[in-house]
Amino acid sequence: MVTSSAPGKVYLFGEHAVVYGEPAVPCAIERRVHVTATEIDEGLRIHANDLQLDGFTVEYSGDGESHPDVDVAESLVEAGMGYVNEAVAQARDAADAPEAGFEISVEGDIPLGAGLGSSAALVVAAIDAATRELGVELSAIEIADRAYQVEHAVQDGQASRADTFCSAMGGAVRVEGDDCRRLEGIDTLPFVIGYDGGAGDTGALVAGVRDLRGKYDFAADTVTAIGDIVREGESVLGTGDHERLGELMDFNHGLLSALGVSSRTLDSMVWAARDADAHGAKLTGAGGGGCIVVLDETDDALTALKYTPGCEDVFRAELDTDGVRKE
Ligand SMILES: Nc1ncnc2c1ncn2[C@@H]1O[C@H](COP(=O)(O)OP(=O)(O)O)[C@@H](O)[C@H]1O
Ligand SMILES: C[C@@](O)(CCOP(=O)(O)O)CC(=O)O
Ligand SMILES: [Mg+2]
Repeated sequence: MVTSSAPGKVYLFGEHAVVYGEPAVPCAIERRVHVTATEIDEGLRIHANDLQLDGFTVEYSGDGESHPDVDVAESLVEAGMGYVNEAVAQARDAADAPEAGFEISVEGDIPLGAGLGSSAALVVAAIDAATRELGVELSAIEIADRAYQVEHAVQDGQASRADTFCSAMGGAVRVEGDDCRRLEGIDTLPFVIGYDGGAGDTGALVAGVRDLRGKYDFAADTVTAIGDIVREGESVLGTGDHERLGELMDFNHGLLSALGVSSRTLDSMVWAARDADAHGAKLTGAGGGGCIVVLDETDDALTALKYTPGCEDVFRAELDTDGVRKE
């Protein structure tokens, strides 16, 4: 039995535009998904108590047999389990053990579908745990690459390498197309996260931006403008000028709103943080609902968000310089 964990992330800059080859800077945070893999005779059994489908907690057997613990449509469960299924397929492939059976348990403190990269953390940790269980040790880079293939498959052929590379490597990273690198020397950033309790459908939101970009020049220009902000932000990142970084985050949020991926509660949390004199605030991840990320070293935005209608939870998130690891 092997347990591995991998961190979630926030986007300092660049989500969505990164899918079209613009650069992005995601940062790993100290919230993790833990995956335990145990080799069994055959098939796949998954325990994922954090995954609620219509109020049910899922216990799923991937061998096509029924799963008596849950009374929801098989297709819903299959959709929810897609990431684990594909991650296990990658592990079998890496270990050249196509028939290997697994019992997989998933636990985490990253809200699901909220823009903090729970899917990437799950996939990265699952590939690491399952390959180690089969006696194979992959490099973090190889795990990132295989995890990207999983996100690409599950998100209907639309994904960047950003989330999975960041989760595998930890720290602040820069991703532009296939060029993925860690940004050295960035050990701390004063992140505050506001969570509206909701979620967005990553695949659907990415598809929405793709359609808008195909239809309107303004949307294509907006994607390019996000890239410009990321390039500007990178040059500021090393200087520690949080005021300027925050200003660029504000611009980035405005451009994401123009692409239609913000929401009323995300906007009101962003404004509450700005009114509390945070350096800057933006949604993180696919959007639609979920989390915003705020840059603020004081407790002012944290306190303001506690009293903001629509904000269900607010917490500080330390930058996690550790990526995937065996527990
Ligand atoms: N702890 C977990 N247990 C089971 N499934 C999980 C877990 N964490 C993430 N997932 C899977 O990842 C999906 C959320 O991924 P996604 O929509 O990309 O949002 P995000 O990556 O921002 O959290 C969930 O619907 C579920 O399928
Ligand atoms: C919107 C996108 O840029 C990030 C999605 O992040 P999350 O799954 O919402 O945490 C998609 C991608 O990069 O694959
Ligand atoms: Mg995701």
